Amino acid sequence: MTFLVRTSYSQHLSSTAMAISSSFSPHLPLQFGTRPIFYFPTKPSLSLSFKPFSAQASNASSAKEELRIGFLGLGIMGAPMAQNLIKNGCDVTVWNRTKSKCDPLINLGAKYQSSPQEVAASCDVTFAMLADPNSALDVACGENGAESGMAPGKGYVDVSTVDDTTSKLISARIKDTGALFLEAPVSGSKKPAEDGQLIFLTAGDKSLYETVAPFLDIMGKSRFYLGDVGNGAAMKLVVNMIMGSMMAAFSEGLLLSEKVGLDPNDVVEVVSQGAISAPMYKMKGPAMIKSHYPTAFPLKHQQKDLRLALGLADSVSQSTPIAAAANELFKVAKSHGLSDQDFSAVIEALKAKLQH
Ligand SMILES: NC(=O)C1=CN([C@@H]2O[C@H](COP(=O)(O)OP(=O)(O)OC[C@H]3O[C@@H](n4cnc5c(N)ncnc54)[C@H](OP(=O)(O)O)[C@@H]3O)[C@@H](O)[C@H]2O)C=CC1
Ligand SMILES: O=CCCC(=O)O
Repeated sequence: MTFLVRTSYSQHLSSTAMAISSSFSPHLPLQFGTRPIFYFPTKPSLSLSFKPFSAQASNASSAKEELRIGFLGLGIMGAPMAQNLIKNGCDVTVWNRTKSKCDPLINLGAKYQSSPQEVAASCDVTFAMLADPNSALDVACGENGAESGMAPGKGYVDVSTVDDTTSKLISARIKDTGALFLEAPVSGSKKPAEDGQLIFLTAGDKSLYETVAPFLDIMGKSRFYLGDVGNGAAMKLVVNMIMGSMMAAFSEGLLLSEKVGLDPNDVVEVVSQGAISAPMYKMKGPAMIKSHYPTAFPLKHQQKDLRLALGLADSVSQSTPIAAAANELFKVAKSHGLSDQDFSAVIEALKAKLQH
């Protein structure tokens, strides 16, 4: 396996972007408490365009040429992530439980193997993007799981959102084979996945992190290295715990505004211009007002993340009453068949017809 010693970049990055990125990376630890974290912005925003910078891109190019990449799990997130790797010239082998989801990627040039084990055996680094802790564990360590195709010199990168206990278990099993492990859950949803604008929250083997950096940079706009396995999972759960509570509070605000005779579209506008502005409100609000919930982040996954975050809080006796209340609301929405709708459908749980 090739171990890269410096941050490298996808080919389409520009000289100016390189200058910006280089001024941050890769040696700038930010101190939070006693633990340094390493933050690497890797891409300019989509609206900027610059000339290519071939010298720095060459590391990415050689990694792309030398490493065979496996991708397990081709759902809403996994499919566009794998697609970006293929479109950037990577050698990608895919597997998905429902085989038909592999077909569009095979048409783009991906290879196919019929089990996680065979993908892992035929690739240098295998990424996994699975629904939840059970599926992540099963695909990694179950029958014909990736673990049995792992060996020294290989790496396993789990980008699913799971709890730290599951991640540590998968890590231990993968590392028992002599392979390396990195957890790398992502912030950002369907559109950022399509646009290669995800934020990677990584932890685990630093050398594997460095090896896969060029691939993370194809799929994402920045990456954080957070230290030991478990820290990436915890960071992701904290972020999604906040997000779930924000969405629940926003839903209450929209419905209350309507009840007292305000136009909820005005609420979206006012919120968007003030200190509590977040892109999510403007992105989801107008559709929520029309009771439309096109799925980007399935509601069942948001409820899973709240449940896991509450477990994390429980493990350190941290009180999280707001998240607990939000979780209840997501559970109500799930029990009314909204699991596969976007998580913004949680607003339905507050409507009178559901509450009766
Ligand atoms: N959507 C989003 O906005 C974001 C999601 N995430 C996280 O990423 C992960 C994937 O999310 P997303 O792509 O949206 O989810 P999807 O539900 O679209 O995809 C889930 C994937 O997991 C597979 N899977 C589920 N159960 C099993 C199982 N028992 N064995 C094998 N494979 C299984 C599915 O296979 P099959 O096709 O056969 O069902 C599918 O490939 C989740 O952990 C989620 O929390 C993180 C950031 C954003
Ligand atoms: O886990 C899903 C996160 C969705 C987002 O960050 O927009």
